[in-house]
Amino acid sequence: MRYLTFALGKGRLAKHTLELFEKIGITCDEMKDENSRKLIFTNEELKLRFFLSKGPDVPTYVEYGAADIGVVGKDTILEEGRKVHEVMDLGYGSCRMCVCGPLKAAPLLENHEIIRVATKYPNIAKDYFYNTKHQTVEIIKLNGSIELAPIVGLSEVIVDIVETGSTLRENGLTVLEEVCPISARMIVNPVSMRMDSDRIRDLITRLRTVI
Ligand SMILES: Nc1ncnc2c1ncn2[C@@H]1O[C@H](COP(=O)(O)OP(=O)(O)OP(=O)(O)O)[C@@H](O)[C@H]1O
Ligand SMILES: O=P(O)(O)OC[C@H]1O[C@H](OP(=O)(O)OP(=O)(O)O)[C@H](O)[C@@H]1O
Repeated sequence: MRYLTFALGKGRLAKHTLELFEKIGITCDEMKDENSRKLIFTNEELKLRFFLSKGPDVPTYVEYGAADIGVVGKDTILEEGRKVHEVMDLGYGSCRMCVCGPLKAAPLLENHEIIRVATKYPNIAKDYFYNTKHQTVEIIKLNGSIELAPIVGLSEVIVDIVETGSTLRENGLTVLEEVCPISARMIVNPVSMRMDSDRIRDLITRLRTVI
């Protein structure tokens, strides 16, 4: 039997993902050692391999077949646009992708004005403004602390993740429009899905029982 390889997004989702796999008897204790610099971990008994990578790299590994299965946020799947099958909503990592800004920016979204939109998610923002709203905008790519942009005058609005809303509140900003709901998803390489369909379907069935 060949190894099934999992690419798991680092950061916020990783702990939940490992806990979920543990619930169905898939453990990889080595992965929990935060001091280790080892990158890939093997469960010999179940013929599984796991590695953690930056979230945006997960769909890349899965599209190329370097990983059979990936776990990553819906935001990353939409932004990366890779050819992968999204097979399951895992339920955790819930948040919303939103257009946010100061309340005074709300009319700018109604009148088809050319506004500046700062975001870590240029593809999601472009798709939303061009294809859903039919509004021409200038997209400004940032890499973090997106809420700063409208405060310092870099952009009129932002497209970003809202979870509890505290970052917005503490900075005098608000949700102006919702783009889509986000949560952790399981993705599968299309060829692996055919070649190992029994094992992958069994995994999905077992995960469904604990979600
Ligand atoms: N409050 C939140 N902020 C950001 N992501 C969240 C939040 N709540 C849930 N998520 C989900 O968790 C995923 C991973 O978030 P995390 O911040 O760890 O990764 P990241 O944004 O790639 O991090 P970094 O830029 O620090 O490498 C996101 O892609 C998203 O799906
Ligand atoms: O609604 P809240 O619960 O406040 O969460 C939303 C915030 O969390 C994320 O930022 P993150 O902490 O990942 O930092 P970053 O801005 O550097 O990406 C996101 O980009 C928002 O800024």
